[in-house]
Amino acid sequence: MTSTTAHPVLAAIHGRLVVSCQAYPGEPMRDPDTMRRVAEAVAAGGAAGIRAQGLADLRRIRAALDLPLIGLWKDGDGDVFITPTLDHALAVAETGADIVALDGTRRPRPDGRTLAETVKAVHERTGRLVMADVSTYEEGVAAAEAGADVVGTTLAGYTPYSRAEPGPDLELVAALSRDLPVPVIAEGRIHTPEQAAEAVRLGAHAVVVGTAITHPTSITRWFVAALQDR
Ligand SMILES: CC(=O)N[C@H](C=O)[C@@H](O)[C@H](O)[C@H](O)COP(=O)(O)O
Repeated sequence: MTSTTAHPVLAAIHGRLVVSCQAYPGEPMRDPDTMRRVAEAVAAGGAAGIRAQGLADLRRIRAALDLPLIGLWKDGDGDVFITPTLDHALAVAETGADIVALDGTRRPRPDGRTLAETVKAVHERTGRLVMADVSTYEEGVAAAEAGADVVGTTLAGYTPYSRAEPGPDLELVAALSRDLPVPVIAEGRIHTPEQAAEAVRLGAHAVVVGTAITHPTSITRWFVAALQDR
């Protein structure tokens, strides 16, 4: 493990659950104060950290909660949409988020900067940790080499060249956790407590769960489909 594991924010989420509190454009819960309430509700349930999207949501959640906060800003309609540029990353850091999550793939970024340049600038200008959201093993290795403090499996199944499975890519979690010199966060389609526990058993530093806890429309659809399929 690298020295970043000793960082208090990473120590605080070690082996624990981070809950992603996000609503999507046009949805009824897409409102910063609603997301603040959702974040407080999951904190009451024992979440060790929060992951949230958008500057207004992040500011509101930061003001209400002292927990480690992973911030991102989804923007644009290009392939790279999770905190796509350095300016987005600096704005996320400005909200008080402890960890800036950004696209950690090797696809071209809209501002023409490389991942390594972006990570370096975030470190130098904000002192915040950077979480690189990747979709494959190779991207995880490259992101760690580029200086990311944490690597997340967030984008596995969401790039055209990565394995898309209905469940989480636990094979990827295991391989990256085994081989990377930085902590790996298991994220993406973790829908049950058992899957979350398995990710940590496979070496994940922490687990991020979003949809299965904070997205009622999706959860409702799962139940509706099960009744239709009966
Ligand atoms: C691919 C992408 O845009 N992922 C986003 C990243 O922040 C969120 O939409 C997900 O909800 C989050 O990663 C948590 O994953 P899940 O909701 O599957 O537990």
